[in-house]
Amino acid sequence: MEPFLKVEHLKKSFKDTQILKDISFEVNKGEIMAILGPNGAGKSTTIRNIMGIMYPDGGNITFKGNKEIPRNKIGYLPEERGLYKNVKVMDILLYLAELKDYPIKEAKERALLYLKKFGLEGKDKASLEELSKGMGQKVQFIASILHEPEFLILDEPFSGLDPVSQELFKQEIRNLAAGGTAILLSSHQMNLVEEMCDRLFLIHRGEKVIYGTMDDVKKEYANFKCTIKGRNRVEDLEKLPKVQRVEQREDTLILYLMKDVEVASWLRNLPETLEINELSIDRVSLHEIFIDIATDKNMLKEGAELNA
Ligand SMILES: Nc1ncnc2c1ncn2[C@@H]1O[C@H](COP(=O)(O)OP(=O)(O)OP(=O)(O)O)[C@@H](O)[C@H]1O
Repeated sequence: MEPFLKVEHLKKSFKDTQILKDISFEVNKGEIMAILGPNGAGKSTTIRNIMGIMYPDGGNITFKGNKEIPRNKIGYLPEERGLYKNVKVMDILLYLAELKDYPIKEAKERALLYLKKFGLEGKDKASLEELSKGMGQKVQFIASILHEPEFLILDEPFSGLDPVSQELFKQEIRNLAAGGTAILLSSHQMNLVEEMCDRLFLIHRGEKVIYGTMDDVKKEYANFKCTIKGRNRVEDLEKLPKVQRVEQREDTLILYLMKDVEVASWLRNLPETLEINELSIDRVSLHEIFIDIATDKNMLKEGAELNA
């Protein structure tokens, strides 16, 4: 399948500092691709280069094989929020749709539909300054998808949203991908990324650290961990087979297990002398993987680099 967006060997420096070092990834039709990384990693710089807001020092960015940005086919929710304050909601939505050459009648119908969907029915005549922050964000999200873009860039779409609104956004983003939209999403909410993204690109200090499907990432990094509550000695648990390391938090011990562990038989073979008040088996979460990488601990990774 030809990707909608192809980023190849992207490089960008500000003054003497190289911010992006050889960034390459693709976003395919119908997929939700996450771009992740700690604050200052270079996510927004990557997005701004894609959107032509700034120009790269090196590398190629192509849209279905073309260098020109197909502006009418792209939707963009920037990290900086804020539309004109003293304009009515419907007026700004129609104005932005018109800029994308989208037919006004359809734009109006879709705007009313989305306003209703996001709990903003009747707000079409309100001016933007009368809306709360979250409401304003919903309007800006609607503005980014009103013209039925083939490719959608969402920079931190969930920040500042309450949990109900997060669910609404999540559902809508999924619907758009199911309808064929290629989506590039940047977020710090790892649980949401884990739930909804097909692939991810993790960038740290301007360099690729992980690029692959969520399943690949889990296979590579998200080993099982066993949490045991009870008074036990770390030294005893460290000696158990397939235990990589043990972390102690008061009377709870977390055993990080090796990738090739067979969980059922491993559990059966736990010594009878263990004090177990509570026990759980989980996979390491994307949140933990992110912290491990961002803090340069690199304790979770056992195998080789992932290749997408
Ligand atoms: N216009 C600019 N001039 C100089 N430095 C810049 C400029 N824009 C970004 N930077 C620097 O580039 C680096 C990457 O910034 P960027 O905004 O891309 O990070 P980010 O991954 O989006 O971070 P966050 O999660 O905090 O939004 C930072 O060190 C930032 O200070």
